[in-house]
Amino acid sequence: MSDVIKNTYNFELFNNEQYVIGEKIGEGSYGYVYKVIDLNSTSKELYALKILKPSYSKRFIENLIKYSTNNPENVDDLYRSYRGRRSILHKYKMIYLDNIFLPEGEIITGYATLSELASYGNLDNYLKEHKNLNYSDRLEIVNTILNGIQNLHCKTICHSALKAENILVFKKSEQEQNARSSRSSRNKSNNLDIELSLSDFSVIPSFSERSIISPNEFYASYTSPDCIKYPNNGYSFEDDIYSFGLLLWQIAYNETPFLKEFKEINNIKLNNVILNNNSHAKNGYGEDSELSPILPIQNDNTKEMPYEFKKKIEERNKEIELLESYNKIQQSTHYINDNYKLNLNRPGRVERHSQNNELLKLYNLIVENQLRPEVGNTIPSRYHDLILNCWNNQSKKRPDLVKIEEEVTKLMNSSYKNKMISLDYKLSDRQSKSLSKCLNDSNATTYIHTNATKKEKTKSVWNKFNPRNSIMKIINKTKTGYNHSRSDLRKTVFLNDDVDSPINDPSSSKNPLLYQNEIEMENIQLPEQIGYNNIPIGHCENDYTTINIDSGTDTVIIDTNPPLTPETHTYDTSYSSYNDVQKNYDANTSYLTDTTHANNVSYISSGINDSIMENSTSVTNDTYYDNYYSSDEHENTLIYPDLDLTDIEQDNDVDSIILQELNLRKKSIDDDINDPLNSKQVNNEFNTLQKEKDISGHFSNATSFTYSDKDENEDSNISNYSVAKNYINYTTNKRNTLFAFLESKTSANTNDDLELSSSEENINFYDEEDIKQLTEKTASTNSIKDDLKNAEKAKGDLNAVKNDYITKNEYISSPIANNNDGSELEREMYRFTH
Ligand SMILES: Nc1ncnc2c1ncn2[C@@H]1O[C@H](COP(=O)(O)OP(=O)(O)OP(=O)(O)O)[C@@H](O)[C@H]1O
Repeated sequence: MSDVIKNTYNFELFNNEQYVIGEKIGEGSYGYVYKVIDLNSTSKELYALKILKPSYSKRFIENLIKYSTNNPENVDDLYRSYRGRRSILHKYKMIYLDNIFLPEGEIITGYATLSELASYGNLDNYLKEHKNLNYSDRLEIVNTILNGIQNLHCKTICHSALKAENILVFKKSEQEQNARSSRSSRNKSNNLDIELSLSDFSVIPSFSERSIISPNEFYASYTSPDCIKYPNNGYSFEDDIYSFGLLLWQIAYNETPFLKEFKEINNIKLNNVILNNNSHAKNGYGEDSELSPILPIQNDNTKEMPYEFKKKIEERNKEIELLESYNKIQQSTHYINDNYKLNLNRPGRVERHSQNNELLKLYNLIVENQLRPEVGNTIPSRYHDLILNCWNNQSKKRPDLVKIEEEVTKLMNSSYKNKMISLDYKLSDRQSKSLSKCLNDSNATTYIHTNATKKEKTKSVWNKFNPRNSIMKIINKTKTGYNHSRSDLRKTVFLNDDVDSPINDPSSSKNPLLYQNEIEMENIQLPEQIGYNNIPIGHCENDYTTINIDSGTDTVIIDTNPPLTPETHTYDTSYSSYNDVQKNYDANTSYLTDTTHANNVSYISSGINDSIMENSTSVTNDTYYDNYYSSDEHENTLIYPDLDLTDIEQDNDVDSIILQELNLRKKSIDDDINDPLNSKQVNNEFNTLQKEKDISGHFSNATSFTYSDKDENEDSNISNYSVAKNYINYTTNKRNTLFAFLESKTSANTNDDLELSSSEENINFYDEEDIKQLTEKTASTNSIKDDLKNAEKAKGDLNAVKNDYITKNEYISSPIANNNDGSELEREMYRFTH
């Protein structure tokens, strides 16, 4: 740091009086990061000061200016400010240090950046230190990073250095946390007290430049194969997506991508050296050394080393640097090109990287062998597929941000595991009876269409075609002779007496394995899911329709009832637990035996709320049905506090006391309920809720799941459909997780390294019957076996590559040792390293 750099750009001067420089907290390719205290601030705020290495600071600033010329607004927005609300893109201010003392005693003059201090450091560290993050926390992290990338790409900026080290982790401010705890949040875990910021974007224009700045940087392995192959081409959006794929993997597995592979390559090298020189094994640092005998070694690795060894490493690193400066690296360049077929079109880059053969080998495996970190079956299949798609070798095949967002949203909406599983699910007695009927009594005469044999038949045949997805169907059920003209699902299925007959019309385009009253998913135009916060509620009723989910068969039953007329009066005596109000109500109303009647399920959600308000008319406004609803009935509204109430919170109509109440309730339920369909557990809760009329009254107008009686309005069905869609997502994901779990069980023995991620801890979500069924199903497919075979094959292939590598390179296990025209220094080096 001895070069004196002038403040050519007139950056603000670092105020020695105001800021005190503290310990060094990080080191990157561009500079050294120090903690700084702002003495002028009342709370003695902490900042991070990144002092740019003189050799690269000019380049760093040039890159900034490049952006500045292109779009000054961007720079201002992205780089110049570090105060104010924390953003998903890390902001910093350029400053100039004029003869400033560092804690090490050095005096420094040059450029630096000043930014808010990330108290948890970077995401790489954070993930390693927080291995027990639950699934929804992880999804939240994924989503935040995705938002950051979207933010950049919108400004037509590629991040270009996306890696966990460049994602800073801040502790959420108290203010934020308070705000958060005062609202219920479905998607967000209460444990996650962090905020993320993407840093270091767009300062590296191309891989060749990066390789000049940080030739040994292992973390460059987040770089896409295209960038490695064509290092001068610059970064593209697709390259960011590739890195995002690796981040997805890292977030799922808590490990730095390729670290294992990198170590493995290092070990080969190590073994190789041992083969050639037994004495090398006695390096005093144990057999399981992670160190390469020829690599310059990062300080981090030396932390726990015996002092002697540390010193040797430092000396050796210095000598390697010297070697580089002697430009004696030609031979290893040759060696690399020959053996690794690295298609590098810039010799400079090869030279710079060639001192790190292991890294080059890794790059080659990434490019040529499409090597990627191992993805086990312990993660949900949708997540699994997203990783694979993002890091697809062909950039054009990677999903774009819109698609990724879609997938992440689906994942988030379906993260019923852990937090989201604890839906504050409340059912009235009647509703829960209806639900358990639906779930448990498949032969009940009132649910003819869920007749077990027929279901099984349909399912078993259809399973053969598409085992994972196709058994999801909607059974649309109406009463015989009911001729209502509403244009809902029933318009395609008008049921007569032969409701049970399979579709036998050969000209029908429908799946012949379905019965007439069953509709294939594909044939149902479900409107787009509204908002992020829809929630699968398991069971839902209104005056016409009962939607039940049959978790055993992954079937959504939309059960439509005729309007009640005196002729159809049928009292259902099975409901014995009505309260007095309901009994009175019974005297004036009728029930059909096959379904409970007219209990509204409400749910509060920032996204769906509007749509419900727009598309539905509260039952109380409905004159036609006034006879069938008592006011108490209407209070029989279910509330789902386990939702993001952010928007509602801002609504003055909603009392904050109620919100608090909901949160309390949520918390108490969080603790005991694992199964959202377990109505027994929630009944008590609901009873309590019922008494609190003001709560249900408060929300019912805005959020009742209802629609007007005589409308011909298609829109009114949106609410129905979105609920149905939620059900479908819910069951799909539930099943996928089960599959993942079962697969992980099967494959766990074969690979100890596989982490049994959150799916294992969620197993109590499922009842034994579920597990039994799925175990059988899984056992009957060969997919796991195939997976295992493939894994074995891949392992074999890797071994072959390894062996090939060892054989080919035995005679040149160390490029330095085999440097024929080696200088005195090199011979010294060889003696030293062996
Ligand atoms: N604001 C900050 N708060 C806390 N730690 C920080 C901050 N900025 C950087 N660090 C730490 O210092 C490390 C190196 O910083 P940074 O990544 O910005 O350097 P760099 O020279 O740009 O490196 P690279 O080019 O490898 O990304 C980070 O990984 C992080 O651990």
